[in-house]
This record gives sequence, structure tokens and C-alpha cells, in this order.
Amino acid sequence: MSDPRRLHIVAAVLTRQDGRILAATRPPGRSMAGRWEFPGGKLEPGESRWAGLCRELQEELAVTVRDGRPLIRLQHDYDRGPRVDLDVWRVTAWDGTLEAREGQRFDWFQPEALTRLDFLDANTPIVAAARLPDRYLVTPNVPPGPEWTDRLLRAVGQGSTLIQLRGPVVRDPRHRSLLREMLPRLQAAGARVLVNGDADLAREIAADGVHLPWRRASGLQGRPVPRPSLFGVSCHNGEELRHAEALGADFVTLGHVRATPSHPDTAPLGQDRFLALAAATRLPVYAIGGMTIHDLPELHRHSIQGIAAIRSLWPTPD
Ligand SMILES: Nc1nc2c([nH]c(=O)n2[C@@H]2O[C@H](COP(=O)(O)OP(=O)(O)OP(=O)(O)O)[C@@H](O)[C@H]2O)c(=O)[nH]1
Repeated sequence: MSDPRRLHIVAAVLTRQDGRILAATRPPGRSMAGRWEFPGGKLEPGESRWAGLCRELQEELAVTVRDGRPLIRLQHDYDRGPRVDLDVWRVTAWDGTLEAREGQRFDWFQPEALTRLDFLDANTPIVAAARLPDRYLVTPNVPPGPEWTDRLLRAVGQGSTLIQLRGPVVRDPRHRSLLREMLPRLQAAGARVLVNGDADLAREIAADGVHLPWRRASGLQGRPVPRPSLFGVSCHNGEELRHAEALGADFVTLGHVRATPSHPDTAPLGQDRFLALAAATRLPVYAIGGMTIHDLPELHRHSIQGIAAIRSLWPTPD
């Protein structure tokens, strides 16, 4: 951390197998008491991030953390308050029975319900990251075949629980019946489905949100859909990332990281530039452009949300 006055905070998004997430109120007597946060606290001098996380969860909730990984990292300056570097981890395994050891209130919430809680000001992107998976499937820009629903359901089963429908399947009204048949089945299987480029269509078919290409997002002043609907933006540089933040986007895709057949004419960002841009935004970031699930461990190490991909997440036919 370059600024020694900035507090390094480690915090945990405890996530149960059924998908519910723990949130807690700040205990009486603390700053911003009563508002919601994720359990955690200040890293001690010389302490590793993981050791600090484990200590905080033991102190606050009496649990021993067994498994987790970085989820998102962002900086926030409170007015007349601390300047914090929030280093948030997804924790998926722990031992012990949860106890509120510091007088806080805690509960388990469906991911969507988190958006209705009065969280600390810095936490909006953390709540978005908590709600989102690490695989974001973007459909190919070709007319959909009748086998699409089954293929997409297979992708959901493999962990791509966020799907962006784009191309003819959303643009061409002849595919509306397929779309209407497909959507509830994907949602029932646990997927959130976003429509590329068209917030009206997203509303009309009860999709879970909208994803805008940069050229559509650039002319907007605010979100095209209210929370808890999801709003993603495709970004390629720092200026676009700052505009996506100002719009109140829930997340961005950032790329293309590697050379890909879908962008033969533009140079890829490359890993170093990608990581530098991703570190400078407070929004959850999906790396896009030549990404596969084998990239996930390294991306997670850098507190990146995950990958967005067409080819590598699109299941082959049986
Ligand atoms: N644990 C935690 N802290 C958060 C979150 N979001 C957020 O802005 N923070 C800020 O990070 C700092 C947490 O440090 P802490 O938990 O050790 O501090 P504290 O209770 O003694 O609070 P205080 O020193 O502000 O009174 C606080 O300034 C808090 O406002 C969050 O989700 N979890």
C-alpha cells in the first residue's frame, strides 16, 4: 500500500452452499453503528492478509476459516472519516458455530436481498461482487438453434450462472418464442440472464438485467435498469471504466486481454495493462478476450471477479 494513512481492511463474504451470504450490522458504539457490513477489520502490522482475515472472523464470529479466495479490492475515502483499502474475500468453508461476539446482529441473505440493506457507503461494489459468479457466458453472435436452451442449461450446470444473450437471439423478433421459452428455464436452473443492448426488451421478458456495449453506455447519464436488476458495461480503457462507475454499473467486462478472433483489428491489452486498469476501478471486473477457466486462479489472486467468454464457456453439442 503506498499511502500509510490508508487503513488496510480485510473482510469476508461468507457464502453458504445454498448461496446465502452473511451480512452483519456494525456494533453499537462504533462509527456508523447499525449499518450493514461484511465481517472483518484492520490488518495488523506484519500480518498476512489471510492471517488477518482468519483472526478477524475468529474474534467477531468465533469461526475458523478453512477456505476462501480474494473477491474484490477497492479504495474508499469517507467524508471526515477513514480512508480505507477494502480487501474482500469470498469465504466458502469454515469450522465452528457462528456467534455474534461483538454485539453485532448478523443474518444470512439471498444475494438479491443484499441490495435492500443499508450497507456502508463503500460497499455497493462489494455487494455486487458478492452477488456475481466467476463465469459470465456471452452467447455467440449467430442465429440460435433449437438446441440452445439445452446447451445453455449445461453451461449453467458447469458454473456459468451469469449469461449475456446477444446477437440475433435478442435482436431478431423471430426468435421471441425461443427466448420466452428459454428464459424461465435458465432462471429456474439458477442463472441470471442479461440482455445485450436493450433495457426495454430486458424488462419485457423479465430478464435479470442488461449489458451495454460501450457505444450504448457512453451516451447515458445513469442506470438503464434499477437494482436489483443487474447492469453491466463493456469497457476497454480507464476513461470507460470511470464512466461505468459514474453510471452506477454493477460490473464491467474489460478487454480484450488476449488476441481473439472476434477482435482481429485491435491490439489486446495484455495481462499487465489489464491488471493495472482493473486495480484502479472499484467495480467488479470480468476479464474478456481469449479467457478460459484455467485463468481463474491467477485472476482471483488479483481480486478480479472472473472471466467472460464466448468460446471457452459455450458447451459443445453432445
Ligand atoms: N469490516 C468491514 N469494514 C468496512 C466495510 N466497509 C467499510 O467501509 N468498512 C470500513 O472499514 C473500517 C473497518 O475497520 P474496523 O472494523 O476494524 O474498525 P472499527 O469497527 O474499529 O471502526 P471505526 O474505527 O471506524 O470505529 C471501518 O472504517 C469501516 O467503516 C465492511 O464491509 N466490513
